[in-house]
Amino acid sequence: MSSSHPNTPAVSPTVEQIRRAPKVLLHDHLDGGLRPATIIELAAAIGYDRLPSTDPDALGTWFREAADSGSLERYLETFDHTVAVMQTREGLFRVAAECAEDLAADGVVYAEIRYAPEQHLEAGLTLDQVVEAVDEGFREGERRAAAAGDRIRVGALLTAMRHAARSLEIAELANRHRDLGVVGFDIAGAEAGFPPTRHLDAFEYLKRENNHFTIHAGEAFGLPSIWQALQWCGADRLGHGVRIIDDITVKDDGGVELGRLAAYVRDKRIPLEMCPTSNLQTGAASSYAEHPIGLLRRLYFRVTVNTDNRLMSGTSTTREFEHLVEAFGYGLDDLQWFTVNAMKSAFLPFDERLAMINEVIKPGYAALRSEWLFGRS
Ligand SMILES: O=c1[nH]cnc2c1ncn2[C@H]1C[C@H](O)[C@@H](CO)O1
Ligand SMILES: [Zn+2]
Repeated sequence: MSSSHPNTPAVSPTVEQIRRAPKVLLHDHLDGGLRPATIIELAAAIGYDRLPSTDPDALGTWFREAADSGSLERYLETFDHTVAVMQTREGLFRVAAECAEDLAADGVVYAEIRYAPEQHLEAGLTLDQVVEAVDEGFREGERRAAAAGDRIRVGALLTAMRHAARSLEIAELANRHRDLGVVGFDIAGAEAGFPPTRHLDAFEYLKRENNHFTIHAGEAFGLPSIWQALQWCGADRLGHGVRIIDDITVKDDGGVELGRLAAYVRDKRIPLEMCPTSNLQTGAASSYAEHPIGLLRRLYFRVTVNTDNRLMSGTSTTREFEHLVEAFGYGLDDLQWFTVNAMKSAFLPFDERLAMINEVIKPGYAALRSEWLFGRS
């Protein structure tokens, strides 16, 4: 067991402890986290008749299995159904509100949720109306969570699709709505063949505006994608970044050698938004135990733990930590380390991040540790 805190037992946290531990989520797609029952109800309301099932359990299973293809391109096809029911103000509001509620119930205290506004225009909404509907949904979800005794703050990241050509427009949209619930920008979609430099004008615009962005890189394509995202585009964080492992050599004697890019990522404390289950599904990693997160954590990269798409991966933040606890024997200290890493890497102002760490995260973990000593009151 890897516990290092002097007061913490070297035992694995239980599922319930993991759920109650404060958690921070930086990489989660709004259109990848719908409740199956909601998809079915929204589809009926708008007359969408292409769902593979109208039974919630069967539909949930369908998403997980269809996303299990081993290819990012096929994984992404499953989003046709979720995006289809997120075309109206009501649909977007409901999905966003339930997202915040579900995360809060799972013990997430701060989340940055991303979605691509350009994919939600089919029923006539404008880009600004899409952002407003989602924002109102998040605020409603925060209120419902508070009423249920859970505290959460949710910010939005606006994603531009990398195969499309609207990234500058979406970057401008993100900038227009900053301080109004939008905390940054991202690009997503098929990675191979669509390098981040295609969207250089969007990134340069955001830098001139002193705004923040992350880039999906090093998931379905390797080091050149990560290198471009950092050194050409200037990404603040990397979505996945799991292929950075290709620039790290573990020698026979156990010693480790970092290439120039891996050393840069570690030296500059570039946050890696890792999503273990999603990586298994798209073929970016072969098992939890072999997932690069184990080595990267040992080497003190700025690693964070995320869900990517809770529906397609049948997961939650708690579940992702459970897998890591099982694979690497992590204790509460490790969970706190990942969580503080994530909070440090959030696109919130520095003083607010610090307050979350000192007033929510550290006391939350301290309370769990004291329960171990004194029992639950
Ligand atoms: O893991 C991913 N890699 C690249 N693109 C992704 C991933 N998960 C979701 N997306 C895409 C599909 C969604 O429709 C879009 C916006 O959330 O982002
Ligand atoms: Zn993603």
